[in-house]
Amino acid sequence: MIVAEGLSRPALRRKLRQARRKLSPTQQRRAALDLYRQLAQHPILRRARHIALYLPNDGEIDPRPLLQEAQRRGKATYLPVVNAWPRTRMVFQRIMPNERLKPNRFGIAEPAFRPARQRRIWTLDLVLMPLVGFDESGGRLGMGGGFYDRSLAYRGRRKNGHKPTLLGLAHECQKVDCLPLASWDVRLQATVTDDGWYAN
Ligand SMILES: Nc1nc2c(c(=O)[nH]1)N(C=O)[C@@H](CNc1ccc(C(=O)N[C@@H](CCC(=O)O)C(=O)O)cc1)CN2
Ligand SMILES: Nc1ncnc2c1ncn2[C@@H]1O[C@H](COP(=O)(O)OP(=O)(O)OP(=O)(O)O)[C@@H](O)[C@H]1O
Repeated sequence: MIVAEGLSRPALRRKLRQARRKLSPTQQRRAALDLYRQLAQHPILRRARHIALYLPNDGEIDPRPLLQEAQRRGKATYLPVVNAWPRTRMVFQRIMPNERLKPNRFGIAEPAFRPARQRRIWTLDLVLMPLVGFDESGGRLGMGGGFYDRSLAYRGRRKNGHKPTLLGLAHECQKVDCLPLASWDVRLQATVTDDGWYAN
């Protein structure tokens, strides 16, 4: 486990991103399958009809096996798409099996912007969130763009009981003893790793 004390947010981010980038392709493949096993049969996933995921970047744990399974079960699946303007916003857009993607300005694959396929985040059932670091009380450290935090700002400081369910996805090596929380940070219901669940 990474100890956060004494590290600034940028230093902590650097250290955690390095740790996940060091995982070999074999370790990444195994982690993706272990994550799949943690989640595929879980009621949270079985009950959700509109599910947002992401495509892996920078050593993030790979949720594509879950994406394919969700599509196989006939669920509507969504990816984050960063806006050209304003540059601080992102939307969630439905993704069809085998849809053509192209890299956004961060180099992350995205579908072409199509408003008719977009859905407001509060109408989704489940958002599986990428993260750089997490702690055992629902704390999340992201890439630093504030994209997820801004999208979820409507939740205010309420903890649970509102749509969508927020689950972080991570490698075990992204666990931090305790993350400093900013006022805008949104708490996760749980983080799921290749090794298990950390429920808040
Ligand atoms: N897979 C995935 N998709 C996602 C996110 C994510 O964290 N993971 N995001 C969650 O917010 C949004 C993108 N957020 C990002 C925020 C900052 C950087 C970033 O700083 N990247 C490089 C610089 C890249 C460049 O500008 O060329 C860096 O780290 O130096 C990347 C993505 C939307 N899509
Ligand atoms: N609700 C919000 N309203 C306005 N600005 C916000 C909000 N949430 C975050 N921000 C801005 O975004 C910046 C990045 O925030 P932070 O470092 O918490 O992002 P992150 O959680 O790491 O990234 P992400 O959510 O994209 O994965 C902050 O400096 C903050 O100014």
